[in-house]
Amino acid sequence: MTIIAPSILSSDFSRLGEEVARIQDAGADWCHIDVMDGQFVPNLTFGAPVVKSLRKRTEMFFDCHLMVENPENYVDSFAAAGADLICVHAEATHHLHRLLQSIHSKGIQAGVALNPATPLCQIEEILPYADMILIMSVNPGFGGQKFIPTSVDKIRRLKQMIRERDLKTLIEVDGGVNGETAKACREAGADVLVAGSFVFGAADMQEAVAALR
Ligand SMILES: O=C(CO)[C@H](O)[C@H](O)COP(=O)(O)O
Ligand SMILES: [Fe+2]
Repeated sequence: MTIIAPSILSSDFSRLGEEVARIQDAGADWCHIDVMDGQFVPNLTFGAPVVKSLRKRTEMFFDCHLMVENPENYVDSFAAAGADLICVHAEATHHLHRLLQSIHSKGIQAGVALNPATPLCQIEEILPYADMILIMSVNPGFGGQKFIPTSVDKIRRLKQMIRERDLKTLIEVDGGVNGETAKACREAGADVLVAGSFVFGAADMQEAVAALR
């Protein structure tokens, strides 16, 4: 069963708590939280205090996508705030193995994200240590961008790598996911679909979540 993870990047920030409740009521599985630092990506969003506040309102699985430089500096605060999974960019750290160990030491899951231009060979050695690999299907930083079509083949090749190694690593896809691109991603082997504008821009959120699934 595909895991549906709406991104609150496209939600109404003035009533974030209600927006998280709304995705849960619509049948979503995870809540995807896009953390941007204005350095790794040219945009700013929210930090650990926002996650801490949201955690008081829901038990939903918090999938925290850290688009930040020096992600090692944020593991403690996001874990303490209530993250269930911290996903870091392979491009943002020199010591990925140590970083995943540090995330796991908090008793939570660890993911590794790859920008569209980063090849899969970059995560070959880390694959056995990651709970999830996030394939970015847009350049990170903004919601509402167009899905990069070559991402589908990247998902397919990653699925093959995971199968060959007999691993259980989840594949997440993020960026430009809608009813159509979701189908191609699912068929290529994606386990988790992130969608921001498609879910929050829908007239009927429940229908949008069902369409992705
Ligand atoms: O990580 C992200 C952007 O960097 C977002 O999760 C992603 O873009 C979701 O938005 P949309 O579905 O509108 O593309
Ligand atoms: Fe994201």
